[in-house]
Amino acid sequence: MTAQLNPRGDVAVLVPAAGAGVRLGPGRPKALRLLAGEPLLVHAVRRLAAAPSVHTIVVAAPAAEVQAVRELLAPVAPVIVVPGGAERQASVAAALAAVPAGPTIVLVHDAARALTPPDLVESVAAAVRGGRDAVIPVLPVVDTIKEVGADEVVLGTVDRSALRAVQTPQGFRRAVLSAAHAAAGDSLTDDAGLVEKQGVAVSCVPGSEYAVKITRPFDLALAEHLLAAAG
Ligand SMILES: Nc1ccn([C@@H]2O[C@H](COP(=O)(O)OP(=O)(O)OP(=O)(O)O)[C@@H](O)[C@H]2O)c(=O)n1
Ligand SMILES: C[C@](O)(CO)[C@H](O)COP(=O)(O)O
Repeated sequence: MTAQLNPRGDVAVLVPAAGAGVRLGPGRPKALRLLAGEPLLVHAVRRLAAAPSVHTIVVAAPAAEVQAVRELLAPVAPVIVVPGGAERQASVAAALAAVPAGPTIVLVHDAARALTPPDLVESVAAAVRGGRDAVIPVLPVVDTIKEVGADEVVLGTVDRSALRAVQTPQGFRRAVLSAAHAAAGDSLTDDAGLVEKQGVAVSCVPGSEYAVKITRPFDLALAEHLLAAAG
């Protein structure tokens, strides 16, 4: 059944989904790879549409797959689909440009984090709604982190107590994200980095281990197990 988004919601979610998935191995673009028989993007959009604050979802799809993605998602939720770019940042910028008037909060969420629970969407949105300009979900670093030189020889051990593993959805006041993308230079690996460069405070909320980014084959196998275990 097609989910209905909230016409009184204040959140737009941008879904960068145009990546090739090179680290996942040969095959279709990553967002279209199957997990439990359905594309990763379907899993991601279904969970976004279940978050009550969401008014708009804009998906940045591989340029050659825009119509196929529109047809794929039509039974899932009423989403806007635009062509993504050569880098993740360009895909996000393309999706941002397609957000209609209304939403005052913009979340950016990787399609590759296909099992992200709606509660995390609501937690990030609530933190922005509560007055923060930019919010990122994070997990503590559980491994020892070392700096290594060009020859893989250890240069030193990093104090991991000050480090966090960053996830998505990342949330922003719409004007803050728009200004950061308008001023963007070289591509960065996340949107919070663009906002940091503008001198805007970025704060953290607890992330979710289910928001794991499906990057390598092991991650896909883990996601299959998590879905099977959830029943
Ligand atoms: N040009 C790009 C590159 C990435 N992404 C999206 O950004 C998210 C995070 O990127 P990543 O996990 O690196 O995906 P890929 O770039 O596809 O992976 P790889 O680097 O292994 O090719 C993914 O949902 C991916 O689809 C995108 O929309 N446009
Ligand atoms: C945005 C992100 O998921 C936060 O951890 C990450 O930076 C994406 O990196 P990728 O190399 O594009 O997967």
